[in-house]
Amino acid sequence: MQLRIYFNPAELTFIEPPEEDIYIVIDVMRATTTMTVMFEQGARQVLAAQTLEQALEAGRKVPGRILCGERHTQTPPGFDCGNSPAQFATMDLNNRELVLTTSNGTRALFACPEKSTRLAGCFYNGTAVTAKAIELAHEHQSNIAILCAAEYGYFALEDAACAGYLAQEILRQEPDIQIHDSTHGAITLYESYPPTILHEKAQSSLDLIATGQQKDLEYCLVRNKSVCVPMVTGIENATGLLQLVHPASQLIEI
Ligand SMILES: O=C(O)[C@H](CS(=O)(=O)O)OP(=O)(O)O
Repeated sequence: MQLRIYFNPAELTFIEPPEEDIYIVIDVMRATTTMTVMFEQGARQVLAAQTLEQALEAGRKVPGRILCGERHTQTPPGFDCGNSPAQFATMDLNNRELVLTTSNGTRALFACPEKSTRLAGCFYNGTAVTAKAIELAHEHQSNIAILCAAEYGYFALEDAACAGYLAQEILRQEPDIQIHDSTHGAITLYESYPPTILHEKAQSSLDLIATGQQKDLEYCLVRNKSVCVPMVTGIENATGLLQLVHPASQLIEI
């Protein structure tokens, strides 16, 4: 079994990313942390959209769907909620369907090969998402890839550091996994920029603080508080949106 890390979705355009790999997609601030919290609060399904228009259309199609997302950290007009894990943590989402579109995270899910297995990873579900990726990689006899969503095409420190943290977790659980140069780099970044330092240094963190959304950092920069592992299970035919669920079978002890 091998582990590779991509620091930017653009890297996938220079290679032929294997469809059979298990992809852990990371957008620490905030999309993949937000998805994890949505399932913690009982969501039945999260539908990931690339554009505002797709999200609005998917929201209109089925009454009762909660339309969520952001552009430049703010809730778009006509949407019910933004992209704040702290906000979703206060909501009862039992059996609800949510449509989510964000600037980087939901798009990164679409950057993976079309039929690949995709998990949403973050600090918040670190142990759970890596355990699930290893389980699936054994089941499918495949490799694991970690994809950082990055920030509008640019390197994002918190995603790269989180990739290093997840890589450490994978190595702890699967010591014989073969690692690539990218893994050494990510682990070194995590050791230099743990969550306490990311809080002060990562630009996304500073942006959330500057816009009064610092409460989200209590979710984005905390390790292993959740056993929820959002997983892409397919595409909704009517809308083309990616369907994510958190199957009960994924519930594990951490
Ligand atoms: O909502 C977020 O935190 C970001 C928006 S921005 O990049 O900070 O403008 O979106 P995400 O897709 O979750 O990175």
